[in-house]
Amino acid sequence: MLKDSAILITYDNKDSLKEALGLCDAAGYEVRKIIQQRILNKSKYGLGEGKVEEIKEMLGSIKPDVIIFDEILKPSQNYNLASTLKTNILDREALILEIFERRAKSSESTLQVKMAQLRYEMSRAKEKVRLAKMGEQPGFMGIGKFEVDIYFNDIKNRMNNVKTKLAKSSTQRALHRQARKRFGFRTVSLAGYTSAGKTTLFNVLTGEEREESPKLFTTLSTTTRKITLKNLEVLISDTVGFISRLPAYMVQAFKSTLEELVYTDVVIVVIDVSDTSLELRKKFKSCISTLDEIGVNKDKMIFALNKSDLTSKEEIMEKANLLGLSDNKRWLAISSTTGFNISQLKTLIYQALDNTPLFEQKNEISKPKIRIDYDD
Ligand SMILES: Nc1nc2c(ncn2[C@@H]2O[C@H](COP(=O)(O)OP(=O)(O)OP(=O)(O)O)[C@@H](O)[C@H]2O)c(=O)[nH]1
Ligand SMILES: [Mg+2]
Repeated sequence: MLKDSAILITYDNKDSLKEALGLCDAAGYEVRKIIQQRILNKSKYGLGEGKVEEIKEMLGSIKPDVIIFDEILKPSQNYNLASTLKTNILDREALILEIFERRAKSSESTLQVKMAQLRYEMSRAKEKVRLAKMGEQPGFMGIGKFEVDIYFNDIKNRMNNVKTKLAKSSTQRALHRQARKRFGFRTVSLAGYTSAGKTTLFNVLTGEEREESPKLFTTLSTTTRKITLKNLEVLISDTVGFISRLPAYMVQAFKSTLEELVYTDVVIVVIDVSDTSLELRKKFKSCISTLDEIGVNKDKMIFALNKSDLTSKEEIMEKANLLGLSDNKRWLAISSTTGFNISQLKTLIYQALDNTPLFEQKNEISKPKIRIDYDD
């Protein structure tokens, strides 16, 4: 299949470039030209006007299908860029939504992606109407109050529809969880930044063959399998990866999947220890704040510094220090590809489970711990 081509505009550092290229690849774009800038939030175009002129000149020879802008653009900035460059602009949000759409396989993740898209559409719709009223955006002039209401109501109705379906699957999940607890299963979940190696570790621990790949966001729904640790029957779940600079509503859209993490006995936070210190810290911060936001208790986290086959022992110690894990007994350097320390990790999980009481979840259905709120 012929890939769509793109010009990529991203930040002026290696880590951002690597992540942005990963996102473009995951969305199926061939990047023909990279433009790196220190600042991407200038008011009119995100970029400086000189840079916009420069891009305009390259368009003739590069002929990209889209221009990918690795930051969140306001609708007015998006409109200014698109109309000046006469090319479709995808900002970071729209790009991630495209990836989610390609990857969503289960009916629940499809619904979650749909919800994120509708929220995106709603935020754009408000801005379009605002611009139309100011007479700034010619294409939307003359939009009457009646049409505006129809426009908003249509998006709202579609949102409500998806919301009802998502609520059903959330209740279903809660019922499943209760059933598992009744049978005395203990539960463990994997969490971490996208591409940290969660699915690879899941496969090693369970002997499963799920899709693992260097592409970002390979996993969008949760899979649960049973494993036995000594005398314990344990259910282990793989989850969707986190990423930085994601708008809150997108994290929100995946909350019903991530919600599993709140009710689980132990959360293994998988970290890619081969990342540069800077990247490592940034991703770790983003994971911990997402976990915190969902309401996951710190005491039940175990930290697995994965991909240790790619770095030295000294470097791993240094990085564990950097993340403030050295005083914490619950971390381990592992490699999911070579199998290094996997049996030690199992022992650590067993000990953690042995020390934690079964997760208390009386009245869970009537009083959820986190509120899933899709309204504005
Ligand atoms: N060298 C090395 N590579 C690893 C290790 N674990 C995983 N990988 C590689 O890292 C890449 C990402 O692994 P996945 O398991 O798909 O990552 P994930 O965290 O599930 O990613 P998402 O589902 O996108 O959130 C794959 O190419 C793996 O082969 C490891 O211990 N060592
Ligand atoms: Mg995965």
